Amino acid sequence: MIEVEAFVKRYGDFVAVAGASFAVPAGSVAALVGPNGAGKTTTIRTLCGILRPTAGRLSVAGADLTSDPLLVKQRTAYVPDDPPLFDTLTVWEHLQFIASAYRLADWQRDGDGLLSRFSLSDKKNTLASELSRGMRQKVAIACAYLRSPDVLLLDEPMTGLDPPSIRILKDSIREQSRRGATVLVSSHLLSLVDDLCDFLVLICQGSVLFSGPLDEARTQFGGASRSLEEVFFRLTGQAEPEANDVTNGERANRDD
Ligand SMILES: Nc1ncnc2c1ncn2[C@@H]1O[C@H](COP(=O)(O)OP(=O)(O)OP(=O)(O)O)[C@@H](O)[C@H]1O
Repeated sequence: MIEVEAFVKRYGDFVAVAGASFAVPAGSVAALVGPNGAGKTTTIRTLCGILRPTAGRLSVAGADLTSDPLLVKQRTAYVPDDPPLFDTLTVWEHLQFIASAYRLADWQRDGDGLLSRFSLSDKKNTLASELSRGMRQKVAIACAYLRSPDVLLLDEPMTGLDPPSIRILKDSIREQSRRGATVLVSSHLLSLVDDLCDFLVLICQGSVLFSGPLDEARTQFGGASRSLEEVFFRLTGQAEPEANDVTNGERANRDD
């Protein structure tokens, strides 16, 4: 479970998040969606304890972020959009490092299973500096899964992944949720998020425009298509350029 109440984050005078409140139920796969600069990364980095909130109450997996930040870090795994791997460690050494840092026992079989799942077995002894962008992303995700955290915070996790890897990631996220983890995924790939997530938090300019079950958002704001894309455009008030162009084009043709 993730609970955010009246969360404010300022960078100097600039207000990046302006009193956001939402609650993600335990076991959900929630999408954190919004335009560029909406405050998604700021929110995720605050939830995992990297950034300090300016004000508000944030609680992750039953632990209060202000009074119990260590517990939050123990129960939460965060995968940033550009995973900072150690260039001089191999793929397997990354798993070893995580296992040792979090005192995991008998993790080797799970580690091998994760490498196989993410098509990384042949890169087991390869240095991180010699991995492709997508492979680095998959190593970071494997490291996060190895810990079986209560809460997974994934910032643009599909970035750099090929279609088979995206499918594997989506299936694996659903499995994490089935075992009881709460997953918060930030992504601009709305169609992918649409068929993966059951809960939506939509933010714009640091304010929450909607939080609740995705189905509810579809019913209220999804129009005939019931798509997340439609929900996004309606709630953020942003125009849908291509759709407008087509409409104008069709109208122009008809007028001819
Ligand atoms: N370290 C910082 N110092 C000052 N302003 C910042 C800092 N980090 C982020 N911001 C500002 O805070 C706002 C929210 O940024 P954030 O990265 O959280 O947005 P986002 O929703 O993740 O955007 P994107 O979709 O483009 O990744 C932006 O206006 C950004 O310029």
